[in-house]
Parts: sequence; structure tokens; C-alpha cells
Amino acid sequence: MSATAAATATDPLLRLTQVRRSFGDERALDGLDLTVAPGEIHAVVGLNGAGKSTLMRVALGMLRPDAGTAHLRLPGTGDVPAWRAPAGVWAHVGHLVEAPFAYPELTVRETVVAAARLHGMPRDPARSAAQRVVHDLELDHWADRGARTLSMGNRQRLGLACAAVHEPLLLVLDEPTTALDPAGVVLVRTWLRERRSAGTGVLVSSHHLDEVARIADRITVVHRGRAVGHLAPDGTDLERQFFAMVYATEQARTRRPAPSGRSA
Ligand SMILES: Nc1ncnc2c1ncn2[C@@H]1O[C@H](COP(=O)(O)OP(=O)(O)OP(=O)(O)O)[C@@H](O)[C@H]1O
Repeated sequence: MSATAAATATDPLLRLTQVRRSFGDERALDGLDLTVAPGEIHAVVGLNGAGKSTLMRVALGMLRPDAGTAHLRLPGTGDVPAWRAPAGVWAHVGHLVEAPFAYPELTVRETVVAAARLHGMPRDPARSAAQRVVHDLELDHWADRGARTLSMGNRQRLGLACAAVHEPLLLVLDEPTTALDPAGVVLVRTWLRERRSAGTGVLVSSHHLDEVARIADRITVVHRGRAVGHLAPDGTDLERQFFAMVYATEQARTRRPAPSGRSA
């Protein structure tokens, strides 16, 4: 099924409901709610350690929530918990979370073909799709070079190519432009808008409010593992609003009595 076919669906592709996830005593997600619909770019912003990467890893089934649910709704299934979604579901999901996908011993082109094959594409369509996405992300010049020889920014582009080569219905991208130069940021912005137009739902995290305001349909502020508010992408002074939300959450937190045995 193509991304376009899913654009008619209105049900969220991803729904996190009251998700909690701790690492030892550290509560990384603390009752987080979030959805991603087909054909929308939903950005999450937050301070270092706010819980953005953890929510993406939960969404991708890499981590199981301690409580709450993280459900995917993709072709061939109803709602399925991400942590035990069947293999067919992952053919419709692409991600760039943690290190970009790359086989250092392969060329750039071979790496993208391998990613397509891992997502279940037959060999010839995988080659054509790889050719297309390598071109779209302006990696042609490096296509036959070893992936290990790429600069950091081009490795990030390669990671994006591998995430999207199979035209997933849902893309989950953790800070996808951190290593890119200004031209690369503009390129990826345009490319993501095209993915959205094709019906793909995109969950993206970033520290750059200006950048997410340019591409996102919705912006959720995450702080201390919760969605503490939303920023209007066409709003003014997003930075001030962002810090107001963070500050208000901190204020509310210090007013709350500490649970017995724990400091606030
Ligand atoms: N594997 C882990 N073991 C222990 N603690 C972890 C682990 N992964 C995340 N954490 C903790 O969970 C909290 C949320 O981390 P997370 O990486 O989700 O934040 P983030 O918003 O992505 O931060 P950043 O913007 O710095 O990437 C942090 O306090 C972090 O130290």
C-alpha cells in the first residue's frame, strides 16, 4: 500500500496514551499522550532529558511502557501495541532514532538497497526506490562511495534515505537535522513536506523551534516526560511560550507535596 492510499484514513497511525516508562528511579515518561495522523507532521520539542527519544523508542516498540499504551494502526492490523507489533507493521514504518542506519562496508547505494530489502521490498523495486531517494536527498555524488567515508551530515542524510526508502506510512525521526548544513536543513524541510503531501505521518523531535515552526502541523512541548502544552506553528514568540510552559510545569511541581520517601 502506498502512502497516498493511507491519506484518506483519519485514524491516527500512532497513539500514545498515558505512557509511563522509567529507567530505575528515573521517570523518563510520566503519563504522556500523543497521536500522529496520516499526512501530518507532529513535532515534539523539549529540553535535554525531557523524554523525546524515550517516547520515540516506545512508539517504535524498542521499549515497552511500564503503564499506558503505545498503539500503531497500520494496514493489515487494527490497533496493536508497538512492542509486540507483527513484522508486517514495520514494513510501513521508517525511523531515524539513535545512530543512522549504515553498513560501513557497503556503498551508500548498497546501504539504501539493503534497508529497502530489510523492509521487505523485492530486489528490483528496492534498487529503483534507492536510486530515487538517494537523488532526492542529494547523495548522488557519494552513491558509489563507502558509507564509512561519509561526513556526519551526509551520514545523517543516508540515515534519512534508509528510513524512507520503502515509502513508509509513518516516519519517526529523532533530531534529523542536527548535523546538516543550512542547505541540508532546507532540503530535508522540503523533502518532509513532500512526504506529508503523499500522506505520510511524521513524528519528529527537535531543539530548533524556528525550524519545527516551518514544517510542523502540530508542536507538542514535552517536559519531564509529559506533554505540557502545544505551540501554534504560525504563532509568535514561540521561545517565550515554550519557556512559559516549562516554567509553569516546574512551578506546579514544586508546589506539589513530594511522595513519601522521595524528594521533590
Ligand atoms: N537507557 C537509559 N538508562 C537510564 N536512563 C535513561 C535511559 N534512556 C533515557 N534515560 C533517561 O531518561 C530521561 C529522558 O531521556 P531522553 O533521552 O528520552 O530525553 P530527550 O528529551 O531525548 O533528551 P535530549 O534532548 O538530550 O536528546 C533522561 O533523564 C535520561 O537520562
